[in-house]
Amino acid sequence: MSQLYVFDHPLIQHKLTYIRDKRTGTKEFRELVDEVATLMAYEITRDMPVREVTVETPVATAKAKLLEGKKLGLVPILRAGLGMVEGILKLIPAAKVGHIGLYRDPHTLEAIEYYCKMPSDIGERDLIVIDPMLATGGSASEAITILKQKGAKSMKLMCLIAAPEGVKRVQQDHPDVDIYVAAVDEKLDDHSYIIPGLGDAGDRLFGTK
Ligand SMILES: O=P(O)(O)OC[C@H]1O[C@H](OP(=O)(O)OP(=O)(O)O)[C@H](O)[C@@H]1O
Ligand SMILES: O=c1cc[nH]c(=O)[nH]1
Ligand SMILES: [Mg+2]
Repeated sequence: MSQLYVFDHPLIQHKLTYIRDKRTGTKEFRELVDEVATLMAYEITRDMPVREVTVETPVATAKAKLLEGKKLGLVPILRAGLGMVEGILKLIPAAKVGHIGLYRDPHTLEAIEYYCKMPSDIGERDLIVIDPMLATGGSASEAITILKQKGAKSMKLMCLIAAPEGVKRVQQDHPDVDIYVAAVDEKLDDHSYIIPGLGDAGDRLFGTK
């Protein structure tokens, strides 16, 4: 069974409150999502492997640590996942970025693929799949399935807000993929929007409503 991690850091929770607020406009929404993505990247990289080195300070030799330099990849699920990419790259600028385009059919709720472009070596990379919203889990689960078909072996899923239904779906379909979120909300509504959630993440990021 995959693990669910909820980042309850006060800074993340504070910013998430403004992200949820319907009075927050597009510019501020985008900035806040970017900032929370950076904070979540800091938490999600906590288990990155390091190696011991020595370094000469001006006064002595110090035992120190450097990152092992493991290959990383970010995979935003278009569109809304794009809003979190730059914020993560601020902390891990060497990560390659693959894009997967999925939209949720409003009637069937099925995730429909319309684009996919991955780094050629995704099998050697630790991937972070990014999407602000995990609602039914259909989009994230389908994205992970597609990535596995393309050779991905190591993945984490990072979302801002999840519904319990989405967590359950991803854990069932992909017990090898841990899930990292800033909040688990109450439920889905009749249109499978997250309650209380933040509305439509893509529309709020890009001003399309
Ligand atoms: O868990 P699910 O039930 O699949 O719902 C979540 C998906 O819905 C939203 O995308 P949307 O289809 O609105 O596309 P967009 O990002 O282009 O707005 C969201 O960004 C997720 O990808
Ligand atoms: O609440 C939701 C559910 C799916 N997609 C969104 O953007 N918001
Ligand atoms: Mg949308």
